[in-house]
Amino acid sequence: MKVICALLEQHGRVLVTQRSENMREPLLWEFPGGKLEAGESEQECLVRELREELTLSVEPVLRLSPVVHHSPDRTIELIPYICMYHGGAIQLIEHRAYQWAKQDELPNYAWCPADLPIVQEYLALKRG
Ligand SMILES: Nc1nc2c([nH]c(=O)n2[C@H]2C[C@H](O)[C@@H](COP(=O)(O)OP(=O)(O)OP(=O)(O)O)O2)c(=O)[nH]1
Repeated sequence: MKVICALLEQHGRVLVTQRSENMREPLLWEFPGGKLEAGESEQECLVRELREELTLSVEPVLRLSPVVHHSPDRTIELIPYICMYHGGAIQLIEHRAYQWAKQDELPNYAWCPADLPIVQEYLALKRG
């Protein structure tokens, strides 16, 4: 299963979202996004998911390295894109909370395990 997620940048910060109590991986933090559906591109998936989950308009600009993560019941391939903000105000449709995180704060969140390599790659890229 492929999951596409957004590292949405604005004013030097990155949007991070907390999963709800009733979701899989409850209360852990993630980059917003969701499952790739049949017939759509990765970029189309991201644009759709951020509109559906947060009522935001975004533009994917740079694909980072996919992460393959195995858990007992399934394997996901998590594919990150750095995205630019294109409009809208955040409404939490599915998530419990959101924060605009500074880069230095990113290591401090309780992340979904699959996201940890993405946080590291992003920080390495930005500190480059
Ligand atoms: N959107 C997103 N999902 C992530 C991340 N890291 C991570 O392990 N995931 C997992 C959690 C979800 O099981 C799955 C994304 O699916 P989803 O958000 O569209 O759907 P869902 O909660 O209904 O998932 P599910 O219970 O049907 O598996 O990928 C991340 O950074 N962003």
